[in-house]
Amino acid sequence: MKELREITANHPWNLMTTSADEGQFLNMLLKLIGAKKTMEIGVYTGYSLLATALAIPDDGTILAMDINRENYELGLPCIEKAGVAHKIDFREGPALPVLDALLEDEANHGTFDFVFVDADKDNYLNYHERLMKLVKVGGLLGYDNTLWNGSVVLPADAPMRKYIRYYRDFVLELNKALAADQRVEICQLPVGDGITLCRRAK
Ligand SMILES: C[S@@+](CC[C@H](N)C(=O)[O-])C[C@H]1O[C@@H](n2cnc3c(N)ncnc32)[C@H](O)[C@@H]1O
Repeated sequence: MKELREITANHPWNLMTTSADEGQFLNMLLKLIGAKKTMEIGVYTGYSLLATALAIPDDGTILAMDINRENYELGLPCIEKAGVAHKIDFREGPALPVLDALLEDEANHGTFDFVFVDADKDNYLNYHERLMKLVKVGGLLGYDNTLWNGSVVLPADAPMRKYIRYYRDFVLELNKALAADQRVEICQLPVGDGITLCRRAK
């Protein structure tokens, strides 16, 4: 994981990567819940993916999606070196159509133990509705960046970088929707940029 971090540190988009403490947290969480069938939306160079792949058993699986294969391939040698690449089914392209295709087959419903969502914030609620059908009852959904650089607790007119301001309303909307969703139990953790865990309760 250290080596993958070093490769990513030299990449021009390196601010996008999951923090080291989030990686450790994910790894520990997945071991604790005994996750086997997992999914990740938003791979980038694969830091959280490697944390997941190292935590699940040898016959565990990760359906991993990203619109950019090049970045995934940058980190892939580290994943291969760790001996966990066989657990990963990488799909290049937007995640929503892949989820819709999975939903068409009833056999996929309620089968995932864990899903980590770390991609386009303006689609998180679209992901949530689909993932609620794909995760099993008692399974977990993890949404990254729910503190959105701390901006979710700032007044709307506070100074913010353009990128932060643009997605802030989507993150606020997600946080409200998750808090009101009777189908899940939630817990927001101040790890990295904030991870909200949702346990499918029914
Ligand atoms: C914050 S980065 C992911 C960081 C990664 N989890 C890590 O640990 O380093 C977000 C990623 O989401 C991807 N992405 C953006 N829109 C997407 C979409 N519609 N479907 C799938 N991936 C998408 C981007 O290409 C980018 O690699």
